Amino acid sequence: MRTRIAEQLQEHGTVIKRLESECSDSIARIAGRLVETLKIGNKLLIMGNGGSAADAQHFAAEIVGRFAMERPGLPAMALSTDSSALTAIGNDYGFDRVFSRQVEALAAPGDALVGISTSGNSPNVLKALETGRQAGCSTIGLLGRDGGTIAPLCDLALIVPSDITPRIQEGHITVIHILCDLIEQSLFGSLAGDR
Ligand SMILES: O=C(CO)[C@@H](O)[C@H](O)[C@H](O)[C@H](O)COP(=O)(O)O
Ligand SMILES: [Zn+2]
Repeated sequence: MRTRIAEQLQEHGTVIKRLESECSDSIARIAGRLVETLKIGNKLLIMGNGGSAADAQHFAAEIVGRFAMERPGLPAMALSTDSSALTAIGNDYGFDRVFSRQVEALAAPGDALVGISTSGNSPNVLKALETGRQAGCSTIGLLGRDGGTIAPLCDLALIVPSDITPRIQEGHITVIHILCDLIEQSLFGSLAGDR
């Protein structure tokens, strides 16, 4: 048992170290796009399945509420939280459309869609990014493995350097917290005025 604990903690540490050495530029580019989106009054629509649905609502809550500083609320929504919309759309049109239908209904040009998928292959996230792109939204992926079929649909993608789903999810939540910090600090704090 001790060995399994140690192995998983070591894998986690390796992923976090590789995020710093290999992905800091991608994180900065994504933060810059999200800051620009919010600065001009557009919103963030965030989605994923399973653990990534939880990440989507965690991210939206930090943006609407607050992350670490007192500041005005900002517009963000997770597309995985409305059980009536999810069951109605899933039942009537198919699970592949649960996010894309909400994008059709809610997205405006200039909004940013954030798709979270460890495999990069969830069809409902893929369809939503396709729909958003056609509607003039930015498409951003928090992905894993080789980025899957979703990566080519993303204007900007962060691919966590791992093939292990839980380690990729741990990378995603770490990056989400960093993005929340950069958004707050860029709009209201020590990075305001930086380009
Ligand atoms: O949290 C976990 C596994 O750690 C699961 O709930 C996982 O999120 C689900 O299997 C998802 O359906 C996987 O989707 P994706 O990350 O490949 O897009
Ligand atoms: Zn999980």
